[in-house]
Amino acid sequence: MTGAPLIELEHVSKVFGTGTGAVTAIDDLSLGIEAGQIFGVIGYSGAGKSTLVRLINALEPVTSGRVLVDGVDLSTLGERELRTVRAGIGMIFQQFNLLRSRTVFGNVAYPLKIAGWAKEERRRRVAELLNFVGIAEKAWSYPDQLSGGQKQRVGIARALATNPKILLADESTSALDPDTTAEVLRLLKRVNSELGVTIVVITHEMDVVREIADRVAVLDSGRLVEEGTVYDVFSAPKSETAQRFVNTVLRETPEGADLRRIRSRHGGRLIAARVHDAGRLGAVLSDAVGRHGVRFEIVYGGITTLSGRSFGGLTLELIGETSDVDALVAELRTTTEIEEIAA
Ligand SMILES: Nc1ncnc2c1ncn2[C@@H]1O[C@H](COP(=O)(O)OP(=O)(O)OP(=O)(O)O)[C@@H](O)[C@H]1O
Repeated sequence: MTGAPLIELEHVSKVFGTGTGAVTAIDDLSLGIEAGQIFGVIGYSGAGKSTLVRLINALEPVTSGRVLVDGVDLSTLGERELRTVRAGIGMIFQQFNLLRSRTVFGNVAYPLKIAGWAKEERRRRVAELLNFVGIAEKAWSYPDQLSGGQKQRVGIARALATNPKILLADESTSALDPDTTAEVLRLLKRVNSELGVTIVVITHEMDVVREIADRVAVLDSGRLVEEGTVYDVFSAPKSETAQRFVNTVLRETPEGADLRRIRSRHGGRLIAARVHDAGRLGAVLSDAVGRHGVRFEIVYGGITTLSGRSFGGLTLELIGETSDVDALVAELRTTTEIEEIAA
C-alpha cells in the first residue's frame, strides 16, 4: 500500500444556487486517486464530471467536505497558494481551447511565459514538448491549420509545459474520430508511463476508460455509484449505471426484440454463460459437449478484452436429450456463471 492518495475527496458536496433552485452537482462523494495512476471518471451528461474537475483544480470551492491534493486541503489555501496548486495540474479539454492567434509554438510557450521562464529556456522546453507529442514540424502553424488530433497534441504539450504532477483530461477525445481518439489515448499513456504524470480522465465513453484507465469511478447524479479496477467494475458491474456502460460495448444477454427473434429461430434450451476467460470456457464447453453428446450453437453475445483479460457473455442454444443437456448445464455451472433464458 502506498501512502496517502495524491488526490483525495472526503465527503465532498457541491451545491449550486440556493433554496428551491439549488442543484446538487456533487453529493457526498469520497474518492482517492493514487499517484501514478490513470484514473477514469465515467458518467452520463449532468452526472457532475465537470464539476468534479473544477473542484480538484480549485476553480470552485466545495460546499462541504474536503478536497486534498498532495495532502493539502484546498479550502485552507489563499488565492496565491491556490495558483501554485493549479500550476501543478495540467488540463486538456474537449474543444482544445487553443489561442487561434498564436502559433503552435506560441500556444505551448504561453504558460511558460506566464510562469516567468526566460526566452531561451522557453524555446528549449517547447521544442522538447513538441518532439514528445510528435508535432515538431507544425511549430509555426496556427491552430486552424491543424486536424483535431494535432490540436489535442498541442493541448497536451501545453498542459505539460510546466511539469505538472497531475493531468486532468475533460472529455479530451469526445470531439475526435475513433482512430484519432486511439492515437491521443496512446499519447496519454506515454505521458503517464514515461513522465510519471497521474492522469484523471473524465468521459462519458466506456471505450476511453477501457482503453486507458487502471481504475474507474462511476458517477450518477453527483454520487459515486461504483469504484474499482476497470476489470472488476466492468466485468461484474453492480450498479445499473455501470451495467448500462457495459451494454454500450457489449450486449451479454438478449432482451426484447432480440430475444423474440432468437426464440423464433431456436427451439432448444437457451443459457447465457458469463465469460471471464474465453479460452477456458471454450475448453470446458467442447470437452463437456463431447462427453454429454449435446450440440451447441452460439446465438447471441460477444467477448471483448479489458485490461488484457477477456470478458463478456455468450448465449448458447443447447440441443440434445433433456437429461444430457441437464448434465452438461450442471457441469458448466461448476466453473461458469450460467443464467437460464426463460422460454
Ligand atoms: N455553475 C453552475 N450553476 C448551476 N448549476 C450548475 C453549474 N455547474 C453545473 N451545474 C449543474 O450541476 C449538474 C452537474 O453538472 P456537470 O456539468 O458537472 O455534469 P457533467 O457530468 O460534466 O455533464 P456534461 O457531460 O453534460 O458536462 C448539472 O445538473 C448542472 O446543470
